[in-house]
Amino acid sequence: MINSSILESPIDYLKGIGPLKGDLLRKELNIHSFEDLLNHFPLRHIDRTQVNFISEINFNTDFIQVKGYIDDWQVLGVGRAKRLVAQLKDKSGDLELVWFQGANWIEKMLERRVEWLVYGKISFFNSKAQMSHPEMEIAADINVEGMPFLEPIYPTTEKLKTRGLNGRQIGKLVYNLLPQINAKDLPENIPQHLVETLRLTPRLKAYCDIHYPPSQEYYQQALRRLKFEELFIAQIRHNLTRVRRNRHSRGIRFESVGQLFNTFYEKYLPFTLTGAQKRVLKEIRQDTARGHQMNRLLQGDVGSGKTIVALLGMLLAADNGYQSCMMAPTEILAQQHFAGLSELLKGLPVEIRILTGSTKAKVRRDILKELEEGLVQLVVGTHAIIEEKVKFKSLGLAIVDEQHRFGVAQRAKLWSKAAIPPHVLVMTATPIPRTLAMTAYGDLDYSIMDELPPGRQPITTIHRTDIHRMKVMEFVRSEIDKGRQVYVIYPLIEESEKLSYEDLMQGYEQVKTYFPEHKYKISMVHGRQPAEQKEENMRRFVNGETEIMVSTTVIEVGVNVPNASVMIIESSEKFGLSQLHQLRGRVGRGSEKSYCVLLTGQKLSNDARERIKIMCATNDGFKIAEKDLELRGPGEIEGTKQSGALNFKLASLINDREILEAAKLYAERLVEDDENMDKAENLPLKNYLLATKGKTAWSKIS
Ligand SMILES: Nc1ncnc2c1ncn2[C@@H]1O[C@H](COP(=O)(O)OP(=O)(O)OP(=O)(O)O)[C@@H](O)[C@H]1O
Repeated sequence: MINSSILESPIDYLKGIGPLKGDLLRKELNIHSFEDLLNHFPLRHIDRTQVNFISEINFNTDFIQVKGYIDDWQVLGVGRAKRLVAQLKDKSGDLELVWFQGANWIEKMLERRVEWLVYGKISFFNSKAQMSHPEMEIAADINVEGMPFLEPIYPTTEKLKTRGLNGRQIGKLVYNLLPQINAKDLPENIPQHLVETLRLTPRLKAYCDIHYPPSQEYYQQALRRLKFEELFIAQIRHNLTRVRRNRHSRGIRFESVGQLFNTFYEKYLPFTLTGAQKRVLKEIRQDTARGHQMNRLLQGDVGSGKTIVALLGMLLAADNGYQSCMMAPTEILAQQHFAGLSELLKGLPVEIRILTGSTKAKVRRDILKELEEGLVQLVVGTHAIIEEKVKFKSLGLAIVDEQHRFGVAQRAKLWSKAAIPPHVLVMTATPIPRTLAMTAYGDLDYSIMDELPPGRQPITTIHRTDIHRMKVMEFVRSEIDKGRQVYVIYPLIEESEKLSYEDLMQGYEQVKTYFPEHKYKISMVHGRQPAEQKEENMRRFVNGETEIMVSTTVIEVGVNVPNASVMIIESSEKFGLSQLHQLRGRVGRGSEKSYCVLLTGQKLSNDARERIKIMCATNDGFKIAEKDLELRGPGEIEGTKQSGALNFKLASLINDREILEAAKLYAERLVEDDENMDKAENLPLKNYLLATKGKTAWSKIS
């Protein structure tokens, strides 16, 4: 919010809006005040000097403006197919205009023998050019002399259009508002030296130019400035939170590396750590020795070996007399971590337990007691760990596997489990693009593991359509005959659990026809099974008792069966990129050559084709994440959906990376240099942050 009186005025007070329109603006566009209107940015600008003749329309141009008469129109179709079709004529030719919604009121609005100025996008229907839902103005109403030639067009709704607030008319409201605003209302909030170094348009001017720019260039400059401001302020907030926490929070100090860590490292570590694992371990070591709370996000590509890093972290805690917990998103994963960690810890005097929703009451009681008395150093589990009843004697480190399914609020619950907040290490196995991580998790310190353990062979990924299933199954058989194991995955059909289940069952029957039961053993796992059955099936596959795992995506994250070398993904066109990558990551975890077969139907959408192409081209999770972001946009990336941190009004995390990088760099420097913003040059920013209090960690602390 901008701290200023005129901007806080209710929208009804603006010339041209009465209580009726005011109500509509509030309801339809969430515009309550002058300030909200000012922050309602145009979608685009029409160059009013550019009017095309119909015969000269270049169909490749995005938006065009034409002028002409409408003498003829008809309402066609009924119900949802109802549409209004009108013929716009100028002296060079005619163009069809179509409205699918609001046919009735458009019809009322249309007038013969009046010259219309029509603006919109050309599309083709049955090879015929048409313009649907154009912006319409009576040409004579537009006084070209007095008005700016770049006219803004605003987002609006059908309902507003019917009440005289189309995209252009909203522009007139803004036009009335702008002259009433002065520099006091919109004080500069970026330090002057940055405004100069980066040649940013000053704030007030940027607001004027984004709405009514004197030229396209001014508009671009205004846009750049406001995008920078948006990202810069967000980065300042993140940095303040992080720096304040790193400098001022009280944290447990893990003074030394002790016997448990050293013995494990020297005697039991089954392999040499990769460079990336060593680096991250060092970061954790440094973070936990400072006496401030660690909040670190560890992004590792699938199979990069995060578990061992987590374990070494937990041993470090145990060496210093602290307990640790490790939380997984699903029961299966918790079980698997527990089994894996117990195996690794066999020779060491470390007590480890598992706590999940299905832990029996008596066992649970015992575990809770042991945790409270400090008899157990390590507990692995699901969300069950953060339940209120669970108390620790001295929780020092909390590891959260798969941040994507574990929100900030739940992280906060963990903190409340100890007098001094425990160190938190969040591990994600689905890489998030750097730009997203920077914005969504900018308050966390950030480590990357982009190196796979040595000896891994790249997974070969191929795409086959259904008709080649037979051949694919023959290949599967040859791999099983070599002693390998195989996954066959079916998609979860979101709309219906029942459909997913039927799909899977059909698949299971089909797999059985290729691999008869007397010769091959099959495990099946799906969401509808009771937990015990699920685990039993999982266990048999993990132990190599079954050769084939037929499953829905419950298998997606973290499952580790190094002997599995083939991943068949059925209907793979239904999966998103990061999910495909996760699934593929279930193979290629041993030293055998592994394969991933993406089965699809014959017909693929362009997007699906693109996804399959990328999967076949690269194994690099970070590259795939970037592509995913490009294809789906930030809002859709799993786990970040609810994160308001990604909802920027102007900036795009895909197209404005350079601005984001700059915002990050300068925000980091500024906070590093003047955390309390006492320097005169930072006062405008400080004032702005204080005026927008509640949104910044800084203002809470100050
Ligand atoms: N430095 C290493 N050298 C050789 N093998 C390793 C190394 N680090 C881990 N591994 C092995 O690699 C496999 C994958 O490790 P881990 O399960 O920790 O991966 P992850 O990062 O959790 O992957 P995912 O997120 O896909 O589950 C395991 O079998 C583990 O024993």
